[in-house]
Amino acid sequence: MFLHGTSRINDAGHLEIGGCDVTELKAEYGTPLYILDEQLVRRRCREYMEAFTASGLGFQVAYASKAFSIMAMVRLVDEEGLSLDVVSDGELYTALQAGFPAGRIHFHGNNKTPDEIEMAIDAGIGCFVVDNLVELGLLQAIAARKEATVNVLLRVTPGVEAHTHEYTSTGQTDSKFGFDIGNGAAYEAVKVAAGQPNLKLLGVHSHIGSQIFETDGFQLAVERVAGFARSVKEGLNVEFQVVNLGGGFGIRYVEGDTPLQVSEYVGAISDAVKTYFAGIYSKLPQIWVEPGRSIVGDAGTTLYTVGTQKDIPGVRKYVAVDGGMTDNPRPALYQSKYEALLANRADEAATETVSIAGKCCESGDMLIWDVELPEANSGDLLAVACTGAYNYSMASNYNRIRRPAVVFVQNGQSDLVVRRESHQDIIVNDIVPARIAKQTVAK
Ligand SMILES: Cc1ncc(COP(=O)(O)O)c(C=O)c1O
Ligand SMILES: N[C@@H](CCCC[NH3+])C(=O)O
Repeated sequence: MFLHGTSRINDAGHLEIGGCDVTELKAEYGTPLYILDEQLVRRRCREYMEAFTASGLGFQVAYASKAFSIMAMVRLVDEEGLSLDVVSDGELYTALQAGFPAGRIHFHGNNKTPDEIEMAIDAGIGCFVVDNLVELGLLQAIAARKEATVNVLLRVTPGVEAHTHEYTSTGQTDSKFGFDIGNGAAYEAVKVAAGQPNLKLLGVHSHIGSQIFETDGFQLAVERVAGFARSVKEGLNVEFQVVNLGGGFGIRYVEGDTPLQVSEYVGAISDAVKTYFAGIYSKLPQIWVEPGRSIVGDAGTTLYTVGTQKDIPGVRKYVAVDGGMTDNPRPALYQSKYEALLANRADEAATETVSIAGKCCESGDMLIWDVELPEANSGDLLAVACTGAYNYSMASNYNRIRRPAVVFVQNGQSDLVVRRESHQDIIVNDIVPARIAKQTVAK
């Protein structure tokens, strides 16, 4: 398994992350356990901030909190000076409760409810990324009622096909997100938005997809958005102060993944902005981005305990762990690939190829098909790397499995940032109507 960030194999042959031996983390917190390498998250945040500072452009880097939204993470990205992208009242609430400055929060989503819009206006968030005309009308009406003026970006689809999984590709015309540039919808939306008394149109937003390794899609998106900006300037005399280019920068999950350095993505984008926006306005627009996975993905490791094994001679050996699709639905959803090692015997050579099964009552509950490991026995620890993004945030209680705890590790110290769900948590929202409640018969 590739060792990310501060991960290393210590003298005892155990995986160590942030200076913490994972066998000790297991003893203290149990498994499954999400372990986050705090130093690596901070490093990624700084790579973005430094690369944009070097570009000379005005910018904001908004962490896409959908990747991993918990209060401690929100605190961390605030400390690093990033902004925050939220897509629901739950993510917004998390951010506000964590004390994130509302003015640096951007609100996304293709179906914001009136309640969510009210909550965000009341909180004084930095901007709404408006997805469609229905939302535009709703936002104007609510803002007018509150006598507020709200900042708005319009989400546009630039017609760029990102080279990624179809479920995580969003920049093409046939997408549920945004106003299409190609069919004129985006132009009409600018016309409408610019005429709303309670909306301040800051600019546009484009996000082409996720887990993208090349820069050409981003550069093409900048070219298309710049062409659009030019036509809007010429036809409507509207200028965009902000161009938000979304997230989507890829990371290395397994061998063969070829992500670029953060500085290479940022360099390509900022060069494209300087090229394609030259001469449209007197000043280049600010560039905002929204990385999620590339901030937190490779900083996460999930630690499991091995349970049962099933060997089907000549076919396959299954090794089951105490988690699965409930803590990591990505293999089942996207056929995503992961690497793993036996974390308590990490110095031993692999001797066999096995498949890692989860504990759900579901054949598709497989974490890894075919991974090379030493022979795993019940009680061994299995570490799966690169689970920081879209794991905890997409976790479920399927089969009424309790969601794992999360710890941050750094400099030999571990801090519990999400406690493990209890059995009581599992039933906390259940209500049994009196008419079917079990009656206790008095003797
Ligand atoms: C609008 C928007 N912004 C940002 C992101 C974050 O993407 P990623 O985690 O790939 O950086 C997404 C998710 O794909 C998104 O839909
Ligand atoms: N949830 C997806 C990516 C994010 C999509 C959000 N637009 C994944 O795990 O890869």
